[in-house]
Amino acid sequence: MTAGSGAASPSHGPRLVVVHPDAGVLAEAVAARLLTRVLDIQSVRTPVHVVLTGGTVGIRSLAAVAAHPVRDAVDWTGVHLWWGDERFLPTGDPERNETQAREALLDHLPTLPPENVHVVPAPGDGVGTPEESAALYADEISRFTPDGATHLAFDVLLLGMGPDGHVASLFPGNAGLDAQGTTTGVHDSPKPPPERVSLTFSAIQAAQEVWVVAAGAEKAPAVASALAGDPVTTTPAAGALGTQRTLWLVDLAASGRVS
Ligand SMILES: O=C1O[C@H](COP(=O)(O)O)[C@@H](O)[C@H](O)[C@H]1O
Repeated sequence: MTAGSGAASPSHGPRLVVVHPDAGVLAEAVAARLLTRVLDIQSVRTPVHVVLTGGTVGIRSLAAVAAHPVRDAVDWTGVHLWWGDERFLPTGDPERNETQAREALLDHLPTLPPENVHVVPAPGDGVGTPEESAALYADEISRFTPDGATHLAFDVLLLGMGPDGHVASLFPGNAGLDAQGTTTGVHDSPKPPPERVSLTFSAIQAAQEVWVVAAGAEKAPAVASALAGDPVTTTPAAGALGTQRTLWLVDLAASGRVS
C-alpha cells in the first residue's frame, strides 16, 4: 500500500491518495478506516454523520463493515446515515442505493435506530418527481444543520465514482452539476435509471472528510483526470473535496499502475 499527498487549498484540506492491491483489500480497508474514524469521533463527541454511497466497491465496503468485528464497538445509536445520491425508484427496488445498503449493512445493525437512517424519499406517498424528493431530503438535512450554517458538515462522506468520472449523481455535462442549494433532482442520467436525486457540489464540499472509493482499470482514466484537476464539467470527481481532508481510496488497477 502506498500513499501520496496533494496540495491543500484555503477551503479544502489536503488530498491523499492511498493505493490498495485489489478491490477486495480496498473494501476491507475502507471498512476498517470508517469504523476507526467513527470510533475516534465518538471518543470526543456525538452524533456522527456518515454519508453512504452506492456503486460496486461502495456496497462491497458496506458489507465489509457489517462483517468487521470492530462493528460492535461503535455506538450505532449515535450514528446518523445519509446518502450522497439515490436512484429515483420505489422503496425496495433492488437498484436503489438504499436497498443495497440495507442488505449489505443496515439490516445487520440491530442497535441502529430507524430514525437515524435518512433515506432519500422514493416515488409515491406524495412524492412525484426527483425535485420533490430532493426538496424533502434537503429539509431533512436542514433539521441537523446548525443555525447559521449553510450546510451540514458531514463527518465522513463516501463517494463511489463511475468510469465517466461521475460522483453521487453528478454526471459530466449534466444540468445537475450547476445546481445550487443542498440537493438536486437529476434527469437524463447517462447511467440508468435516468431520474435520480443528488447532493450538490456545495453540500459535498461542506463535508469534513470526503472519501472517493474506486476500483478497476476502467476507472483509471477518470482517477487520473480528477487528480490532475480537470474541470468538474468533464470530470465531476475533481470536485470531490472535503474541508478537512479528501481521501482517494483506490486499487492498483484504478491507480493506473501496472503491477
Ligand atoms: O450509479 C451510481 O454509480 C456510482 C459508481 O458506481 P460503480 O458501480 O461504478 O462503482 C455510485 O457511486 C453512485 O452512488 C451510484 O448511484
